[in-house]
Amino acid sequence: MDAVDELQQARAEINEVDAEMAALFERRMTAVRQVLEYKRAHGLPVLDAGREKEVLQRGAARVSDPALREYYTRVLERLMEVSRDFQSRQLGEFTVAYPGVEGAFSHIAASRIFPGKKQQAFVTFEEVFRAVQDGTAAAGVVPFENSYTGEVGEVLDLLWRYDCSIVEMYDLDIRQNLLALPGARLEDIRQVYSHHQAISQCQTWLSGRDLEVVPYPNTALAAKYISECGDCAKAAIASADTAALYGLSVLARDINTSAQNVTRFIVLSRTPQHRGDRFNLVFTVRHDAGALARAMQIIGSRGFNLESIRSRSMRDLPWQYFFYAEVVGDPSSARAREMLDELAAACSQLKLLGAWERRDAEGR
Ligand SMILES: C=C(O[C@@H]1C=C(C(=O)O)C=C[C@H]1O)C(=O)O
Repeated sequence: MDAVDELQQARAEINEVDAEMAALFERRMTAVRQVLEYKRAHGLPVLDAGREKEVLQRGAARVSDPALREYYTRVLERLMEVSRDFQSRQLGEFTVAYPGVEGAFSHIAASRIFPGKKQQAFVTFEEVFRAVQDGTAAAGVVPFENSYTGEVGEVLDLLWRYDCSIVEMYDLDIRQNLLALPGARLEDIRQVYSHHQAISQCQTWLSGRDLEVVPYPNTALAAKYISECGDCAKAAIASADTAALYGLSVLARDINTSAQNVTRFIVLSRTPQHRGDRFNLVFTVRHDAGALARAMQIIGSRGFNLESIRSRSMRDLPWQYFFYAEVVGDPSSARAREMLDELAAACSQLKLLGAWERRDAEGR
């Protein structure tokens, strides 16, 4: 048998296997549909991490060739992701993941970007990324930078490590207010609870008033505490949305010193958006003289305006850095694709993080 015959025979075998797998896939999805009906009837979530672990372990043990085991595990992982996607869509479920607690600024941003959608809180930024990557959530909303306190470095690091795409950026005006129990009067307040950043943003308003300031893990928890403590001499500094959530009244509005306090949030999705008028990249360059300048030159010489560039250290590689760049333009244009190809050749690693249309908080 010559080489061409061998190729044809192998491909014929693949076709046969694929045909069998298509039939098996349909059979599997019929069973998935039954599982979904049970979950719908009992109000259970789509993801069952314990069950998935079991499926992976059993699956890996069935593969006799140890070199192939890891690849089969990946097939199963992808298969279950598809199955979860299918179930979520059938349920019409669109869950938005955000970090922190109900009433925190991330929750406020998530509710404004996705009004009426189911919101789910996660403790850490990383859990939000994981939820988006594994399909537990259709979207994630995390803070990216604050006009007052700067970038949220951990989120940049996670963008480098996780397979999540940026599909939108949203600017939220951060306004701090003094919240207290309904009926409480400003002159009765003795203690003020809030996150240290919110406290420092309101320093001018606080100074000269005879108030004891009590730091709290975050503004929403401070508001929650005030709503539960029953003490009219206590107040919290938080947003007006948080007041509504915890049934508090606003005793003093907009007490932050700087009127310009904006937090930019990013919306994460597993499905990249290919078009937009902005896009962002992360990349690493070789340790050569002028390597970073060359990368920037490639972006600039193709007519793309670099709106921002930052460097971050790679956590697991001391003294190695990656760069984050925000570029004006449509990444799907021919000009952008040429620029990206050239850039990829000049960088050690390059990743397009996402594309989005610029709009401000009033844009929705
Ligand atoms: C089908 C189910 O839903 C999800 C998908 C799984 C699968 O496709 O095997 C396993 C666990 C769940 O996360 C299930 O719960 O069994």
